[in-house]
Amino acid sequence: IAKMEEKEQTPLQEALTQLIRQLQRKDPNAFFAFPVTDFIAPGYSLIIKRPMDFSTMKEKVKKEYYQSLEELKVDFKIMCENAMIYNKPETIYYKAAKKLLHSGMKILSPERLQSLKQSIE
Ligand SMILES: CC(=O)c1cc(-c2ccccc2)c2ncccn12
Repeated sequence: IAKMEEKEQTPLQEALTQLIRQLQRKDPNAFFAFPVTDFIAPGYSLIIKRPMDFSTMKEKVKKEYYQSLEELKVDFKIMCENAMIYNKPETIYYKAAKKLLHSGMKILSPERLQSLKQSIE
């Protein structure tokens, strides 16, 4: 049976994959692991114009959609902000998003991205 060929990751893809791993560790309940469905969140697709989740980010890395580390940071912020738009402040999802955003901004700080960028060049 033909073995699925693993494609080599570029240095940028490797850095992006590492960052997503670090970010996902801050989502222990996996609330952000997969797209939010209208089934678990009624009306979600009507309210949220730019849905985002970690599985979609990983897909974008694989398809080389990200041309820079900053583009990942944009998607990460959208993902957290979506949860703080759709969910009420008293919900566990809103609180998880706020906490995730805060810890994610440290992982994706300008200084950290700058030094990562230098290691990729
Ligand atoms: C991220 C988010 O808004 C979210 C994740 C979930 C979620 C719940 C259980 C398992 C996985 C994701 C959710 N459920 C109801 C309303 C909103 N959400």
